[in-house]
Parts: sequence; structure tokens; C-alpha cells
Amino acid sequence: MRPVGSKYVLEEGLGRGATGTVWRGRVREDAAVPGLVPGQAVAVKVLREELAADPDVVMRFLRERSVLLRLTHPNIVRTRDLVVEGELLALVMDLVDGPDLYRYLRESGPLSPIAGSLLMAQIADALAASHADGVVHRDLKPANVLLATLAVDGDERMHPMLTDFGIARLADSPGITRTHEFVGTPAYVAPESAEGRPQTAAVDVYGAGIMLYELVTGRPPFQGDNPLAVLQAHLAQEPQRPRTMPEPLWTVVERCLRKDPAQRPTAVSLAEALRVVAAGVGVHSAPAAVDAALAVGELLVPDPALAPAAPAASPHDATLAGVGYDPAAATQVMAHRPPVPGAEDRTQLMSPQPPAAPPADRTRVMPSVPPGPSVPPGPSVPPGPSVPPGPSVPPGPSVPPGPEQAPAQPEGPHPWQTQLRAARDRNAQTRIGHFEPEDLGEPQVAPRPYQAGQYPPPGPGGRPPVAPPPYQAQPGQQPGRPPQDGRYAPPQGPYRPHQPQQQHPQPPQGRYGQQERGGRPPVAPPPYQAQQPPQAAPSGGYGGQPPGYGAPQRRPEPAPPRHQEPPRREPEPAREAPREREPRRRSPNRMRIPGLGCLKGCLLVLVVLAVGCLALWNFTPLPHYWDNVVGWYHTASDWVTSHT
Ligand SMILES: Nc1ncnc2c1ncn2[C@@H]1O[C@H](COP(=O)(O)OP(=O)(O)OP(=O)(O)O)[C@@H](O)[C@H]1O
Repeated sequence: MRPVGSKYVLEEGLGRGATGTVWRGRVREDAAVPGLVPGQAVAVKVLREELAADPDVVMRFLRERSVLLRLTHPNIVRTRDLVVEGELLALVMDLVDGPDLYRYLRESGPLSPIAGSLLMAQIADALAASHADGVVHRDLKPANVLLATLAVDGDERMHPMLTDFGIARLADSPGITRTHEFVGTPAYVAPESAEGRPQTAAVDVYGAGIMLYELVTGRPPFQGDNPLAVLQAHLAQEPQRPRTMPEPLWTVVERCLRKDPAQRPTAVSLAEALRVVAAGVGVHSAPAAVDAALAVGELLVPDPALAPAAPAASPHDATLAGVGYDPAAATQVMAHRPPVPGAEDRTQLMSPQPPAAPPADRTRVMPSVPPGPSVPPGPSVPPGPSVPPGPSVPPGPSVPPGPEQAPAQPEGPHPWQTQLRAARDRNAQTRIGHFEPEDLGEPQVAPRPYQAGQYPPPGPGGRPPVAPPPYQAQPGQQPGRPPQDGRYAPPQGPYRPHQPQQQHPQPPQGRYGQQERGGRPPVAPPPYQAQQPPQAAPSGGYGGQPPGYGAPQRRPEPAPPRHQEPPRREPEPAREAPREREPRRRSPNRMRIPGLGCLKGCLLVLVVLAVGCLALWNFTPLPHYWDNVVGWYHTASDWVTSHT
């Protein structure tokens, strides 16, 4: 049990990411924390040392404190406290009982289009609320969605909760990332982020589009042998519609994945559109719901405020400014970063070599990094220890110190070395990398494909990766803010203790793995419901609800959409022309004899007949009957001859 500040103790590690290590912790019995009760279990994300050692990060950590603390939504993991203590930065969050979406997908397979749409609609709700509050997530990915279990009317429902808000922005310190770098996860990074252009709320919508694609297909749309190739695909490739994706859902995905951020829909319209899609792509969907789904493009409204704006005076002050937050600057998070002159900088991409020298006013706060040979990441480099605060960290008040108390500059490895070490432990982590568009064709990092079972690594406390600790609800705990409107209704019931061994029965699925709608309103479907036993469920599917995460869900090959001929279609932007059919392959022998095929057939028939006759003659009493017939013939002919 290690203390963190004066109010919390760490109990066991839950997982480690690129930006820090998450621990299961507890509020000390003698501590008073608003919204928490003494002894309550919490999750504590201890940011990695490089972040904690950067005064710029510490400053923003303090400034954003109020924003992060007030960011409450039923689908957002609530941040309860921020602890700054010496060289330790930690976020105290609600402890969520359940796996993250990355692990769920790897263990259970993709979701049906309906289930995926409904789940993403809730994530879009969370994004809409945070964007309205001026917070851009910037690192949307399945690993940052935790799946809690809600008990509603005796049913267990899967409840997605977005986490890691603000972490990407915190990590995007000029001191840490220096110039020409970005914070994000390559598979989910928007083109403008990869290019170092200003990032707006549209980067989250892009990430949502990638996630949506992955939820229903099992893989992200842009892949590559290495992170640079993936980034290049984001910039240059157009996503292709998977064969199994219904047209309305593809319309949504395609809009979210537009290269131009100004063409992507807002999170609000995305959430609405996804619910319309979910209601209209089922086998039992009413014709009106089908029509509405086919016209979903009209609902996907871009944000007019996303037109390029002048960068803020300070790139990291653009979004948040402490208590005096300016919502008008909500979508301007990062300033444009100038390109790297000279080819020598390109040779340093994705290597632990020191990047371009930081600005003069940063050099004193960054670890001194001796120049050395490029060391590409590989298995020979052992993963770094995920040991957050040890006993040497004295407990103290979690009241953040002022900027003058910024920790001294420690000697240590370059951030890239720690980053890459941690990245080797698991896949698809957030990366802090620097890329330029002209560099994206020069892969320098070995591929790290997804591998089931690697994620997440067991924590130092021995926590098994597949069985997260149970959520322990405490009296007085606030799972979410009270509803302010109909869209953000809080969870309907208390969190249930996690039961790792419990296997939920697998419901049957129909086309698109959905169930008959059964009273579900077409635009606002009810929350997810635990799946019913197959015997009890109708053959059509399971109600469009994602299953509980104890039960693997494999989506059968869906039938083609029932709406082959849409009754009406909204005018949509130019769509891809249908692929031309490949010409029929012909034999390389160009000499063609007319009727040869027919002749071959006749010969085959004759051969078959001959073989059949031989078999008939040899293996049946036919010869005996034939002899009798011949005998009768001779007898008859003799008789005729003798009487004539
Ligand atoms: N609030 C929480 N409650 C319970 N478990 C959590 C919570 N937050 C994170 N975890 C667990 O800790 C693991 C690591 O979290 P973290 O956010 O560091 O990972 P990550 O998002 O994959 O990392 P990164 O985004 O930095 O690549 C998660 O996969 C999850 O299992």
C-alpha cells in the first residue's frame, strides 16, 4: 500500500499505458474528498515520470484541474481529484468494473452493426458533452473506452465509459514532445494530427469513425507495417466499404473519415445519426425507419465553427485556461508546427535519438539527452518498470503547488526511450511521435500487429489482465451528473460487482446480428441490455444490444441489406464509382476450335455409356436372358422353316 498524496493509497496495478500507470487505490479513512467517501475504491492514473518532470505539463495539469473535475457525463469516467506531489502527477478517477473495449473486441469479436452503432452513439454523446465543455479528447480508441456493467430492471447492461480525457493534451507538452511531434495512437490519428495541423473537435469525430469501423469489422480501416505507413494511409488512402456494412452505417463512417475536418459531422449529429441507423438497418425495421436510415446523410451536420481559425497565442492555452475557460476557443487545441527543415531530422523519426533541439526556453526543463546511435525498438530492450510512487514519496496534501514548485529536472532516459519501452509491452498505445508528411513513406519501426492476449499487461500488483477487480460502489457515490436534458440521462441503476467467471449465454443473431426491435423507438433506442438465452430469444437476433462481455459474440455472415432499392435517397456527396468487374480469365492457349466443347461432352457421354453397358453385361444376368432370346428366335425360325 503506497500513499499518493495525503488522501489516497495505491493497492495494485491495473494496467500501464504510454502516458502512465493505472492503479487500483482507495481513499484513506481519514481523508475527506468531495464526492468520495473514506475507504472508497478509486482508480489512480500516475502519469509517467517524463510528464511529471515537465513544468509545462505540471502547469497545464493545474490549470485544467477545474475543467477535468467538472467534466461529468454518464459515459465519461469521472475524474475526482488531481494530485501533484513532488515529481508525481496523478489523476484520481472512479474505478470502473469491466474490461476496456479493446480487450472486449479481441476476446469476443466484432459487434453487429446495430450494437456497434448504439455503443458508438453513447461515445458520441460523451464527446458531444466534452466538446461543449471545450475539451477535445484527442486519443479516442477502444482501449480508452471502459465497459461497465449496469443493473437495470434485473438485467445487466453494458455501459461504455470514455476515459483518459485530457491526458493526450497534457502529454502534448512542448517540453515533452518538443517540435514536430504529435500525441496519439497511429491507427486512430486524424490526418490533420499526423500533419501537425491544428486539431479541433473533428479529430475526435475522425477517431469515432475509425472506432465505428473497427467495432463492426474487427479491424481499423487503415493499416500498415509500421506507424508511419499507418499515418500515410490516413493521409492518402480512402476507406473502402466493407462488404458486410449496411449502407446507412457506411454513410456515417465515411463522413467521419473525411480528410477535411470541416466536412466531418459534429459529435451531436453523429450520436443522433447512429441511433437512426441502428433503428433502420434491422430485419424487422419499419419502412419509415429504413427510409430514415437511408437518409442519414442529412443528419450528419458539420460544425460551421470548424472553419480554420487563427491559432491561439499559446498552443496549449487555446482550449483551456483554468477556471476562466473560454468556450469560444474550444476547438483550437494546438498551434501549427512548422515543418522540419533538412533531411537529417527525418532520419531521427521514430527512433530514440533526440529530436530537434527544443526551444531555448525549454532546454532547461528537459532531460539532457546525449546524442547516440539510433536504437530502433526491438525485443532486446527490456520493458521499463511500471513502478509508480514508492515509499520514498512522502504523503502530503494533494493541493497542487504553484508553478514555482515545479520539480527539478531529473537525469534520465529520453522520453522516447521510455515511450518505446512501454509501447513494446502492448499494442496500439498512444504514441508521442514526430512525423512530417514528407517522412511518412520511410518506415523505420518494425510492425507491431495486434496480438490477442497481450493486452493489457498484468500490473505490478499481480492483477490478472482478464479479470479486473470488482467495482465497489460506496454509499453516496455519484455515478454521473444529474440529467440536464434527455440526451444525457444518468445510468439507471447501481454498478454491479464484477463476476469474471460468469459467462453470459450467447444470443442468436439474425441479419446484422440484431433482434427484432420490440418497442424500441427508432431514433432513441434504449440502453444496452444483457443478452437473453438463445432459447428465449427470437430467431431474428438479440435486440441490437451488445452482449455482456463474458460471452464471446461472433457475428455470422449477414445477409445483404434488405434495402437494396432505397425508396428515397438524400443527395450525397460524390461517392465512389462501383468497381468494374474483372474480365474473365481465359486460357493462355489462344487457338479456339468451334464445337470442341460439345465434342468433348459427347465423347464423355459415349465413354460413360460404354462403361455402363459393359458393367451391365458382365455383372447382371443379361447374357443368360440374351441366350434364351436367341434360342427362342432359332426355335421360331426353325418352326417357320419346317412349315413352309
Ligand atoms: N478508471 C478505471 N477503472 C478501472 N480500470 C481502469 C481505469 N482506467 C484505466 N483502467 C485500466 O488501466 C489500463 C491502462 O489504462 P491506460 O489509460 O493507461 O491505458 P491506455 O489507454 O491503453 O494507455 P495509453 O492511452 O496511454 O496508450 C486500462 O486498460 C484499464 O484496464
